[in-house]
This record gives sequence, structure tokens and C-alpha cells, in this order.
Amino acid sequence: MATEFDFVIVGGGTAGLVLAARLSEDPNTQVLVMEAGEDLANDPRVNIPGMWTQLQSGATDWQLKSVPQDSLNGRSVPIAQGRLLGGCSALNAMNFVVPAKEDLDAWAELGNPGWDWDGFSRYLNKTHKKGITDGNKLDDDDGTIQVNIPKEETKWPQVWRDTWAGLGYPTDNDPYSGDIHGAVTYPDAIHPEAKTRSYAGNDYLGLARGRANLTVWTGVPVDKILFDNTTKDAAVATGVRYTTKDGNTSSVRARKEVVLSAGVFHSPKLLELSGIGNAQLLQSLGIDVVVDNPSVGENLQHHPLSVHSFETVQDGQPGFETMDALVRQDPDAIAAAVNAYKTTQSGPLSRSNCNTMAHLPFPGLDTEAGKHDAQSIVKTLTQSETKYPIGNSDNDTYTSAATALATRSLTDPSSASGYYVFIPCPAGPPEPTTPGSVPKTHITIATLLTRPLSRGSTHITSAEKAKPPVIDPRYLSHPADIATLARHVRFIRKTLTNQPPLADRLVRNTTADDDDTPKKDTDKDDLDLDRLTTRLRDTAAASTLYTSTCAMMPRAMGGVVDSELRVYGTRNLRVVDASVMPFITRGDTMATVYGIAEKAAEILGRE
Ligand SMILES: Cc1cc2nc3c(=O)[nH]c(=O)nc-3n(C[C@H](O)[C@H](O)[C@H](O)COP(=O)(O)OP(=O)(O)OC[C@H]3O[C@@H](n4cnc5c(N)ncnc54)[C@H](O)[C@@H]3O)c2cc1C
Repeated sequence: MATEFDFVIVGGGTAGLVLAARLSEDPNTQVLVMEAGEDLANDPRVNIPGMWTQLQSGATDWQLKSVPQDSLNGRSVPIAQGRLLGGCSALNAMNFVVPAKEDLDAWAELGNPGWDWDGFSRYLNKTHKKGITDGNKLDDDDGTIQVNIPKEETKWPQVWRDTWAGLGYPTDNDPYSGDIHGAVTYPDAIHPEAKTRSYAGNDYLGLARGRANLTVWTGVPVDKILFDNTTKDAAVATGVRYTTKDGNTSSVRARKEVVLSAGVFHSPKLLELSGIGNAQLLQSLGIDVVVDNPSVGENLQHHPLSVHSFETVQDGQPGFETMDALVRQDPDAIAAAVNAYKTTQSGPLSRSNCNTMAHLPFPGLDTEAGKHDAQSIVKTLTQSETKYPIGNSDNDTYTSAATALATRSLTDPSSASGYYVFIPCPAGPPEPTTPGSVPKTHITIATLLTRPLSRGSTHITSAEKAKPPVIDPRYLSHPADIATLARHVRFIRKTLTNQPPLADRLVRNTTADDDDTPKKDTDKDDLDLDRLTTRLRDTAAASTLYTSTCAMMPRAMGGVVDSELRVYGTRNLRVVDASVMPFITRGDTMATVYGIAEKAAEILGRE
């Protein structure tokens, strides 16, 4: 077995497999991918789109959770992260969400030339191939991940669009434009004809699987980067140490580079275990300090969300079916879904079921009262003591850039502060049914905060390799975050769900604690913001999108990697995954991670 390669990629996930496919295009380059999880390429839970929720537990998930969160009344939140070949791209919801232009332009302005929309689009375009939308073939481009907007099989998406149109928002957004206001239907990363998941584990790795110069090892967790410390000006990465399948410790050498693509929690963990991080922390754990950089594992970002389920009208009108029976695991419903999938590649198993979305500016920004309200939150941005990332000397620059981005989302009608998702099923466990009664049906609307100012961290608390990192996302800890999210909750309950045609299909809000007939929320005065805010502390949830723990920006600003993704203070060591985003994108993150890896492959390939 070879023990020396040109590139050693740690983590065969979303980014890692893009790198593997691209770097091994050169037959003279030997590439190794080391993945802690296993290859489940033939598992229906990976391949059948509608089964995407099934892998978020057990051996295919790292089973992480946050520490109890003060800002969520002491609740601890589970954090799903894929532990299998393909990483999160093998178990995520497949929504292919191109980042906003303003996301990328803000990255570049921090001191990352070439990462703006104009520079990054080229790499984003390489990541995907637009498939078929409602029977029409879109593109013959040669991108890799297959994306397409599934055919609409119910009337709910049209109801969603008509409702937003009734409120005066555009509904004809191009999901690939990077510039979306109002309702939008995002593509799913699904093969358009077979209706199977398109992800890094099949479409990127599939380009390269047979190449003699690419080696993929699964079931081999890496726990340390090895350095040659004899060079004075930088620690030179020479390879990694890992645990073999039979439990022994072994190592491999990298002739050119070690690339960490272990994801937002494990890339910083590996840096810290290897001596790169906050010197005080490392010394307290008995780890030799290789590079003192207190920003490693800081700056954790994430979209907090609030979820609302509504019982729907059951009047026998076709087109208003929901997935309640599937959630209840009704055998007839399961049989019908399996049959539709097998015979015509249609039905709820053929899709993500959550690609009907919207981006909304600050609610009420078109009125004087709304503008005034937004300004009251903007004031709290500058008054807040928050400075981040913690532990570096020049974070004023980063803090003002983050504040400017958040201010824009609060004051500019062309920017979004809320990201809405429509799902045709209940949010929690099904309501109990009584014998003889007709089971109820539900839809769910979730709203996510696009520009969170709260920042968290992930760190090791022991030199023991098997110990999970301690994750403190500090969800909704910034006062502006909870204030803004509360406005979006009020918008859902008072405005969106009272607007026809959606209002005509809803009976009651089953997640509200204060109201039996929330369709009449507009008549009520108990939707005051204090009450909604208090309730958010008990009910707000966490989306599955996390970024920024090894942020790409100048080191003095809190950066861990430079704009070519090199780890500061080292040579031959890069990070390429969701952890390098200096600001989280305003929507889902997978498409951006694919783009980051495409760009990184080009950078690595030319060196
Ligand atoms: C449940 C869920 C649903 C989501 N839905 C969407 C969606 O619909 N749309 C969207 O855009 N985004 C979605 N996301 C987010 C998106 O999938 C991630 O942001 C993105 O895939 C992260 O890619 P990555 O390369 O950074 O990490 P990953 O894809 O997680 O890859 C990291 C890999 O490294 C491996 N690894 C970690 N530590 C080690 C180690 N020590 N040794 C060896 N290997 C290691 C892991 O097992 C994993 O395979 C979702 C995420 C989750 C969890």
C-alpha cells in the first residue's frame, strides 16, 4: 500500500471529492482521499431524494450537539453533519442555492481578491449542469452536479407564488441569478431522469473513480497533521496521522500539500489537535503549539430559524395533498409513494419537497413605520459590544463589514433579511389520530435569518482524538438577530398566512401557543414583539447550515486562511470547505462549497 502521495485530502465530503476529481485529472499527480465514514454509494437512503432525512443519526452522522444555549433558555441543539463518503452532500436536502452577489462581494471586500461575484461565478458555473424543468431541457453546459426544478405535482407551489404576488413581491426570479427578491423555486441536485441524488460521491467522484492516480480510503479518521518544524519561518505540513480500519495508528506523507476538507467542525478540530490554534488553549491541553492563531474555531456562523405549521383545509379539492400520511408512516401512503417512484419517477420520493422558497426584505420596509422599526434595530448594531472573531487585534474592520452587511439587509428593499421555506407536511411528530376520525393535514413555513450577527465557536477541550469538539453557536445571542427574526415570525402569522390564496387553505396554526384560529391573527393584539421574542427563546431552531470557523481573510482581521486558502503560519497546508467562508451566504451553502472547491482545485493545480 502506498504511503506517499502528492496531495492528501482529509475528508471525502462535498469539497474533498471535488478536489479529488479535479486534481486527479493530471495523470502525473497522485491523490489520496481519507474519509472517516464509509461509502454508501448504493444505499437507497442516499440515492432516493425523498429519503434524505433518514441518515441524520447513527453511524452516518457525527452526532454533534451544541452546549446548552443561554439565549435559547438553556436548550442544547443537535447538529447534523455527514460522516460518509460525500459528506453532507450525501445526506442533505439537495437544494441547490446559488449565493447572492452581495455575499461574495462582501467576501472580496475583506481582502480576498477574486472571490467576488464576477470572479467566483466562473467556478460556480463549473459545479452544475441545469437539467430539465417541467419537461423543458435547459442547458447543454458541461457542469458536474445535475440540478433541475422538479415538475410541480400539487397546487401548493402556485399558491405560494400567488400569495407572494398578492403581497406585491416578484415571483419570477431566476434562481441562478444571485439576485432574488420574493418567491423563488430552487433547483434540487437530482438526476433529471432517474430522479436519484446528484452529489459529490457520484457525480464528482464518478469522473475519477477508475483513475490509477486516485486512491480513496474510507473508515480512516485522521487525527493529526504532521509537520517538519525545522523551517524557521513556517511549519511545513508533510503528511497526516490516522487510525487504520483495524484500530492501529499509521501515517501517510504528502509530497505537495495536505488539504483539510473535514468540514466546519472537524477542520478546526484537526488544526487544534495538530498545534494550530489559541496557544493558551493548546498549552492547557498539553499540545505543542505550532502556530498561535486564536481565530481557529471562532467566528462560527449559522442561520437560526423559526418553524410554523398550519392545519390545512380538507375539502377534497385535488392538488392540495400533503405528506402527512407519509410522516405518519401510513403503509398505504408509503406503498403509493414507492410505486410512483418506481414506475414513473414521480411523487414525494422523487424530490427534496422543500425547494419552494422566498427571500424577503425587512418586513414592512415599504411603510414609514416599517422603516422606523428597521432603524430601531440598526441602532442596536452599533450599540452592541459584539466584536468578532474573538481574540485578534484588528477585528474592528471585520466587525464593521459584518455590521454593514446586516444593516443592508435591514434597510435595503433589494436585500433579504428573511429566507422562507415552504414544506407540505407538519413540522414535528404527527398529531395523534382517534379511531374513525379523518387525520388532519398540514403545511409548514420556516423562516431563517439571512444575516446573523451572532457568532459562536467550536474547540477541542482535550487532546484525545475521539472526543467531539465543544460547539457553542451562541444562537440568537446578538440582540439584532432575535429582534429581526421576531419581525419575520410576525410577518408569517399576521401577513403571509392571512393573504389569499394561502389563507383560504389554512385552518389554524398548530405551533402557536396563544391562538386557536391564527388565520385571524390580524385581529389579535397578542402578537406583540416582546411576546414573540420570548417565545422564540423557547422555540427557535437551528438550520443545518454552518460556516466560517477557519475564515478566509487577513490574519489580523481574524483569518485562519489567506485568499489562496493557505493556513497562516504554515506551508503546504490548506483548508477547503464550508469553514473558509468569511460570512455565511444568505441561503443554503452547498453550491458555494462546490464553487470554493472548484476554485481551490485550480489554485492547487497550478502550483
Ligand atoms: C441535514 C443537512 C441538510 C442540508 N441541506 C442543504 C441543502 O438542501 N442545500 C444546501 O445548499 N446545503 C445544505 N446543507 C449544508 C451543506 O450540505 C454543507 O454546507 C456542505 O455540504 C458542507 O460541505 P463540506 O465540504 O464543508 O463538509 P462535508 O460535506 O461535511 O465534508 C466533510 C467530510 O470530512 C469527513 N471528516 C471529518 N473529520 C474527518 C477526519 N478526522 N478524518 C477523515 N475524514 C473526516 C466527514 O466525515 C465528511 O465526509 C445541509 C446540511 C445538512 C447537515
